[in-house]
Amino acid sequence: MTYRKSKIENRKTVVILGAGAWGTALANLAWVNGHEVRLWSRNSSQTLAAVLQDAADIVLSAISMKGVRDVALLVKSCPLSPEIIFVTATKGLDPQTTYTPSQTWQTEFPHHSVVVLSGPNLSQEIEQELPAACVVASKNFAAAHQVQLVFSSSRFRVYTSPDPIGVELGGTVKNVMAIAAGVCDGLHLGTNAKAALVTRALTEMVRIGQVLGSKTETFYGLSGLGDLLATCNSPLSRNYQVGYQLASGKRLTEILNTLPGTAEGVNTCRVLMQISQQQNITIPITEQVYRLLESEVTPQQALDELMLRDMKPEYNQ
Ligand SMILES: NC(=O)C1=CN([C@@H]2O[C@H](COP(=O)(O)OP(=O)(O)OC[C@H]3O[C@@H](n4cnc5c(N)ncnc54)[C@H](O)[C@@H]3O)[C@@H](O)[C@H]2O)C=CC1
Ligand SMILES: O=C(CO)COP(=O)(O)O
Repeated sequence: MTYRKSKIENRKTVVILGAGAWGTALANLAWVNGHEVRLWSRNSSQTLAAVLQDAADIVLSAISMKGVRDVALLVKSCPLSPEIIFVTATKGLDPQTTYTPSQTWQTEFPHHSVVVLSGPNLSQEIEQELPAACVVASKNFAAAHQVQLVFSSSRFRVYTSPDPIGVELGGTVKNVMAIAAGVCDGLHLGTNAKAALVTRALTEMVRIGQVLGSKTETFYGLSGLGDLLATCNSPLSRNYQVGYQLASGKRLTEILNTLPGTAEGVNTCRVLMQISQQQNITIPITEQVYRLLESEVTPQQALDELMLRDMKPEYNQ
């Protein structure tokens, strides 16, 4: 009931960039709350400038990582209200700059608030109106709270966070771990192996996050552990599907040609390898996923490499 009241009193104009699975699901969430929603994609008949005119309040990007920088530059070329809040829902890393999507948006729009939206949110379940929760994170609490009000409902619970990079890295790095989890299940390695993999995956995510300036506790929340659990355990996840099919011996190109939508973990894995070399971060699971994607190892060899690493205490590199 509270949400209905706020919708009537505080109706926002929300422009969603990207009409794929996630952009469409988010558009529906804002629309059922009574907001004006304009959905734009590169295939739209309307120009972006026309969609952005008349003072949009929120511009949310659910573009795949490979299109984020181009679309941000296109938005920059349009007349914009200085009050617009940018929200990014992309889970990826830019291969040229190694920036997260929010860093890319903030670089292009330094005077606007940027909010990250992330969590365990398989779009097909959201479209079926099943309950879910997510986090909206920003250095500007007021901006995050506005986005929280726009998307919150009895079937979508939205929390705020002051750690945008941590929230974003959780959603981004777990895609690589979901590929590993798909391999684990595809090889029928059992519940013990899966529990070990997901637990060590979280350790690896925390380690990456600490070097890149995130708060450790963020990784134990919805956008970290939550999204890791959802994606590593669901055949709905495209990243999990990539791993599962790799385990059956299929080649990556063949898998990607038939995959429904984007598996960001493939690109993210390559960018994380760059970052780990520059920053000297130990990322054994990511490294084995990378070698598997590059056909340098078989799934069985990747498993052996992980199992036979140097012996060490649990809470150490
Ligand atoms: N589908 C899901 O369950 C969820 C997806 N995400 C993230 O949201 C992002 C989008 O995912 P989906 O909607 O599932 O993917 P999708 O493949 O269904 O849609 C991608 C959208 O990006 C646009 N796009 C792709 N390349 C582009 C380019 N070069 N220039 C301009 N536009 C381009 C496409 O036209 C399309 O509108 C990904 O980063 C994904 O990790 C996040 C949470 C849930
Ligand atoms: O990020 C997601 C769920 O939170 C979607 O996962 P996939 O991109 O692997 O389908």
